[in-house]
Amino acid sequence: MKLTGAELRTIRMPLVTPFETSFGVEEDRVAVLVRVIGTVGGDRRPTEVQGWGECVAMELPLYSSEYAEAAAAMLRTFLLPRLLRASAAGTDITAETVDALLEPFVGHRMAKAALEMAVLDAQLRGTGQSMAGYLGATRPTVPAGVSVGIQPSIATLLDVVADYLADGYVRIKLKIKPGWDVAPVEAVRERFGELIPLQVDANAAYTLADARVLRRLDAFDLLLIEQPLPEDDLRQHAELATLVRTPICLDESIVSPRAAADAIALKSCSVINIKAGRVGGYLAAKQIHDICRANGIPVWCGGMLETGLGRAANAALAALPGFTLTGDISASDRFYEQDITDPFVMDDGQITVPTGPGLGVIPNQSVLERFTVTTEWIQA
Ligand SMILES: CSCC[C@@H](NC(=O)CCC(=O)O)C(=O)O
Ligand SMILES: [Mg+2]
Repeated sequence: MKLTGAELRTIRMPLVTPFETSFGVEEDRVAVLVRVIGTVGGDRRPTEVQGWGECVAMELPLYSSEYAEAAAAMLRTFLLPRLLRASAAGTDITAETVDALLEPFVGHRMAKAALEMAVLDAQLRGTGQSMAGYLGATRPTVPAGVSVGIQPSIATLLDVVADYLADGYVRIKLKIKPGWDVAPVEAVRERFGELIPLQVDANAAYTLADARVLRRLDAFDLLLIEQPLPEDDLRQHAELATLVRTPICLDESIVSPRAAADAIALKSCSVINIKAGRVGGYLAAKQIHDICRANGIPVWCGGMLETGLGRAANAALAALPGFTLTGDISASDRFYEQDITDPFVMDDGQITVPTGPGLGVIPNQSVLERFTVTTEWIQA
């Protein structure tokens, strides 16, 4: 694709209810969106294309070191100018070459992922191929799992879980932290029985000294314990894995295909949560899927409270064959009263994978404008 310019937009969307994790409470979602404009088909028959990318970096650097304002600065100052200059010099900009073009800039995987996603969307809209087709999806729908935040009381938690089960969610994930772990899990098991698929996510809130508490969770037949220890500690996760029976799943630690291979080799985890934004894009996410499949490691698609843009891409990713566990792919209304795209809805516990070209969805302009904080045009 010949890149002619890009729109960099920051939006703020209110959450339907506060979302509490071990690292804080989210009241709304700030997201950086990239829309790239270009032409495909060479100089003979140039066709204009555009593509959308969503950056999963949160407003504050609490989940990882990236945050929305920094991602916007990276895109504005380094990443977009790099691609625009390369395109002006005659380089064909494709999703498969974005990573190499941006490689000189260290880190900022979420910012890079958003740009790669926008280029991939534009490229696929140009060829008419869907994201699902491009990635190698094998299913038309994916099961809907829901992430339940830390609640003010056990009673409230049980009501919240009951509502999500009534909505049709097929897997429940509970956020935990020291002091809110065994009791809420035990209460959910007592109220809803042994059969509901249940897992927990600590967002790196524990240390190896908490192994005894984490081992108490073995009594509740959880699918997995997600990221119990700090993201840079593969060695201690491997040690914890010998002390608890429940499978250890890593999220924040898996920042690249190499990190996935290391975690598997070090036996730091036996399940991996794949988030395209965290690992630098959907192409790296597919690589991690392939590495895990080759090593017999089940994967599932994590969520970062994406709008319908990221949700569309995640649904396509989650439809790959190695995604054998239910992901955090919920309906739009789990977080948003109004999504910037047509809402993703659950049908009998399933989310339909978009089949249109590229992401298969586009923002509703008036809704997008309503949530827009800033927008700017970047060109060579
Ligand atoms: C603000 S917490 C975002 C990261 C968190 N994401 C979720 O819990 C799922 C959120 C979603 O359903 O999009 C995780 O660590 O897995
Ligand atoms: Mg997580």
